[in-house]
Amino acid sequence: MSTALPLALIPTAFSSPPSSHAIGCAATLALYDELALAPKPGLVSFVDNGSHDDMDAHTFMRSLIALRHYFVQIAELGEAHAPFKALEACGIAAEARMSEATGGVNTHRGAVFTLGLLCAAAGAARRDGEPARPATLRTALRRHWGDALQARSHRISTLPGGIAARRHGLRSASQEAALGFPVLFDTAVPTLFRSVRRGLSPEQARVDTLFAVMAVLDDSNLAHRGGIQGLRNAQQAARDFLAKGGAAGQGGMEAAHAVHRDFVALRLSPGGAADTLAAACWMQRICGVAE
Ligand SMILES: CC(C)(COP(=O)(O)OP(=O)(O)OC[C@H]1O[C@@H](n2cnc3c(N)ncnc32)[C@H](O[C@H]2O[C@H](COP(=O)(O)OP(=O)(O)OP(=O)(O)O)[C@@H](O)[C@H]2O)[C@@H]1O)[C@@H](O)C(=O)NCCC(=O)NCCS
Ligand SMILES: Nc1ncnc2[nH]cnc12
Repeated sequence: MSTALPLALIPTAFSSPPSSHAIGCAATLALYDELALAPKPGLVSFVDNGSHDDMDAHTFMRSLIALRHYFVQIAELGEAHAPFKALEACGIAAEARMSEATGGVNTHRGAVFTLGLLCAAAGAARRDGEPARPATLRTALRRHWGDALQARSHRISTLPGGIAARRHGLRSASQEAALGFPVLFDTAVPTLFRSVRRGLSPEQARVDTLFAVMAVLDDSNLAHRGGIQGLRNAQQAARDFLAKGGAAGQGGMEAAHAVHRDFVALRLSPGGAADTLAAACWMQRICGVAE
């Protein structure tokens, strides 16, 4: 059975700034875009559980359904130019709903943070009368919550103890946000939009986007499971895949399957890259791909 959504459910670019409801719905659909994609190295899809024993596609479906109101709510907070503390409280409550829906499994913690902030930025841009474009959304995020994100990232980076990112001097999700999501805006979105414009299928375009992100993101999940060497090997595997022509190259999809099998054998899972792909799919739904 096809896992693609019926066309009628897929909004394309909006001619006027999208409502908070449309912004939030696009986030839920973008999480589905990511889940439905296969192959994805080590990640859960409708085909298999990748490197995971504690979750499958049903767990992800329960999670994204539990989160659907959250994305609308945080877009509304953005539209009201709410302070960062209100976004944070909304995100923490959403994490709790996710946990309840999945029986305590961490499916979308990163997406709650990254996509939540992006929905807030889109809500703020609407209020500011700006069109939904990647650059205007990035500017809105920085203008309204950039200082708070930087202060928060600084606070987290100076905490004692040793999460993977701090131990290895890697850029965490919080730092990505404080910098205005450089991997999303400078790598993921340009790769996805360029691939679609080149005429790649949605599947090929998303596979290439995921690998382009894996090649450069300091994914804390890879570092957590495989150590710094696991992260670096995964980045190299992604670069090799792209250098050989990516998904649309000869044997491209089979090569992506082979990387998936390698990651499963090593129990590696690029969860941060998966979230970044979902964020790029959301951007395509909100902004379209026209220049
Ligand atoms: C802000 C927090 C979410 C934490 O942020 P922090 O910066 O401290 O932590 P990170 O570890 O860097 O990232 C947190 C999650 O974000 C994803 N991620 C990883 N690396 C990056 C990156 N470089 N850039 C962007 N995003 C990144 C990732 O989430 C995905 O993977 C999760 C699944 O992982 P998995 O390994 O399978 O499962 P685990 O249970 O974790 O491990 P195992 O035991 O199985 O091995 C899944 O969640 C994906 O989404 C990182 O996990 C947080 O501290 C916070 O404050 N939350 C409150 C909400 C809030 O403040 N919101 C603000 C307004 S929205
Ligand atoms: N499809 C997926 N599989 C595993 N971890 C993820 N984190 C976000 N999406 C994921």
